[in-house]
Amino acid sequence: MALNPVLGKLVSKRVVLASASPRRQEILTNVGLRFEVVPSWFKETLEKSSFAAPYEYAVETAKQKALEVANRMHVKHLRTPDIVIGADTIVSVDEQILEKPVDKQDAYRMLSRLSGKEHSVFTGVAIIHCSSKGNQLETEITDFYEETKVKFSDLSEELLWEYIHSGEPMDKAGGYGIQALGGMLVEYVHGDFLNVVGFPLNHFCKKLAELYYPPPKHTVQHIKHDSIPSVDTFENLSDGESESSNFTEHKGANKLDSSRMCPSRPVYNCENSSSVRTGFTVPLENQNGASESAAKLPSKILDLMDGFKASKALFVASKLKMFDYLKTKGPLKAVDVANEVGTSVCGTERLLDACVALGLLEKTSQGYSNTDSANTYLTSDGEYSLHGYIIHSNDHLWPLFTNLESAVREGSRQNHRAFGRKAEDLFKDYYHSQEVKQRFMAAMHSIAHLTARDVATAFDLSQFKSTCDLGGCTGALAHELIQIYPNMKVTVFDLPEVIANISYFQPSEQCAAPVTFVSGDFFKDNLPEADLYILSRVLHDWPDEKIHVLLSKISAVCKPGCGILLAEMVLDDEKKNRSTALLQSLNMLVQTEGKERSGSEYRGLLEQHGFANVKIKLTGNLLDVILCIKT
Ligand SMILES: Cc1cn([C@@H]2O[C@H](COP(=O)(O)OP(=O)(O)OP(=O)(O)O)[C@@H](O)[C@H]2O)c(=O)[nH]c1=O
Repeated sequence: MALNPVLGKLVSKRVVLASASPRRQEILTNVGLRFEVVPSWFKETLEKSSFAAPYEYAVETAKQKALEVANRMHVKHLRTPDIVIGADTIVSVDEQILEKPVDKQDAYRMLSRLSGKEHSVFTGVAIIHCSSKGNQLETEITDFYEETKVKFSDLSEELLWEYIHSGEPMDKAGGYGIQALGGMLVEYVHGDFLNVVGFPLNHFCKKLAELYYPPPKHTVQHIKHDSIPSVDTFENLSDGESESSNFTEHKGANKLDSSRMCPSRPVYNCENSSSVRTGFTVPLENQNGASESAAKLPSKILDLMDGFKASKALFVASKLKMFDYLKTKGPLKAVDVANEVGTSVCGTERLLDACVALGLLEKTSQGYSNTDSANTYLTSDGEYSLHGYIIHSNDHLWPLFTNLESAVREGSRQNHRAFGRKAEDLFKDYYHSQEVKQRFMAAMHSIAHLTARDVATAFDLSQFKSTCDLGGCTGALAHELIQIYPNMKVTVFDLPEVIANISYFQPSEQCAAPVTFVSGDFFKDNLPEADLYILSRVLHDWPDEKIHVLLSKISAVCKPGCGILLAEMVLDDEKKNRSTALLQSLNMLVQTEGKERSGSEYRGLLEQHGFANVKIKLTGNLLDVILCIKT
């Protein structure tokens, strides 16, 4: 579609929206942007009087929200996003800034101030491009604001209180929602409506256009005085992935105008935007004939069509242990890698080049070497090695996924087609041979280790003196729990075939207290006593009927005040936004009778078994966390 090539530039990037506002999520989802939501923990407590103008406050708050998420993801989740978007909406009337009301009385104060008057709604937006250099997070910040003027009619006391009692004002700046009941209070709107709702989409697209399609060299002078390029419909923009239009450093390009290079706080001049870019220069060439003709390329679809080739290239390079060789011996030429691995030189060279283009390897005149993330995640001994999961994906999930069409037609698992064996039970299937069992355990261990810290710290669990991780496999989460809660007694309960094979996965360093491993089948055997039962990636394996059996067993042994902690990929209630989780649900279709579920679905299952106070935390990592307490 001609309107969105500028958003197409973000298709291959890991985009994070640092906002809990459902309106922002909806505005960006509606235009096809794919992003992950990681709400910011930044407290909106900047000193308002230190800002010369209200919009400065909104821009700075938006920037701090986004920076907090970028830093947290980089440091805590070890996942550096490509782009983090933060926003902050405020209402300004009589030089005063109104944010979200704290209670009904506060909402009343705000709305009566707005009654019969014109006010301004400012949304500050920060777009942060992130990269990781030698484990340091580098950021390039672009920020701007948008102002919309809104006039309210005279509001009677009765109308005011009726509106307040509707509950709508409470999570909205200025205490109203123009998109819903609050629209009835509005006499006129001058400016961008979506800016009032929470996100200035038009200005955002213009800003992206400015970043990704800077003007040709001869117009740079002009841009100094007019920050918004004349691309209102974005129709002249290329959707192609030409080097010159990427957000990357280009030698010899023009430095940004110094008035837009901001110190710690942005400098506000005549235009309502600014940029801070460390080591970033604007590319020169672009919008030549080639890129314009590429404007019609549906890059999102093309990327999806290529997805399986990229996955397989990663799987094969991992299976051949190329990342392991390059870690210990790199840089190596293709011929040396081929000799080490025992593969053809021509095939190896093509695979290595593809891995370079996919950002997994680096290539210099000395040869190929691992990127930092290849060392951390792709080598079999990397700190957060995903090697086990990659091999499982190649050997087990790939054959199952080739039968996805049958799975969709029949609505059931495809193990018989993929492996020529009718499996009666998911785990009997995995544990029928030592090789498959170890591969599966290594896969589960990789994911558990990568997510353990975020799962263990999503909630304060110090009130629970003892914990039992049901289906806790190698104990990766259990060990993390003991690190964080040294006084906690932690038991892992899993099938005897699993417990017999855990020794390989135990950490070499001594834990504060040992994890106890108990073997048994949680559907059949008595459960160990505990204050908190953990089910990490367990419920998604099973249909509702089996989940009810398990939850009623836990409920029967759980005393009031004790709890259940679930770690799962939680789908959004509408099941349309979280593509990783939705694809994982297809993954469950091809191999289990289970599925991924939404927060409300998990809440419903838990509440039926006497668990209340259900809290859901989206961690930004692969697993989200749900905590509930037995009443
Ligand atoms: C005026 C107006 C505001 N809003 C909402 O008000 C919140 C502002 O608060 P914020 O601090 O900018 O955002 P948040 O909701 O706290 O989310 P976060 O980005 O995580 O800080 C945002 O939600 C907006 O949509 C509406 O939905 N409609 C309107 O007419």
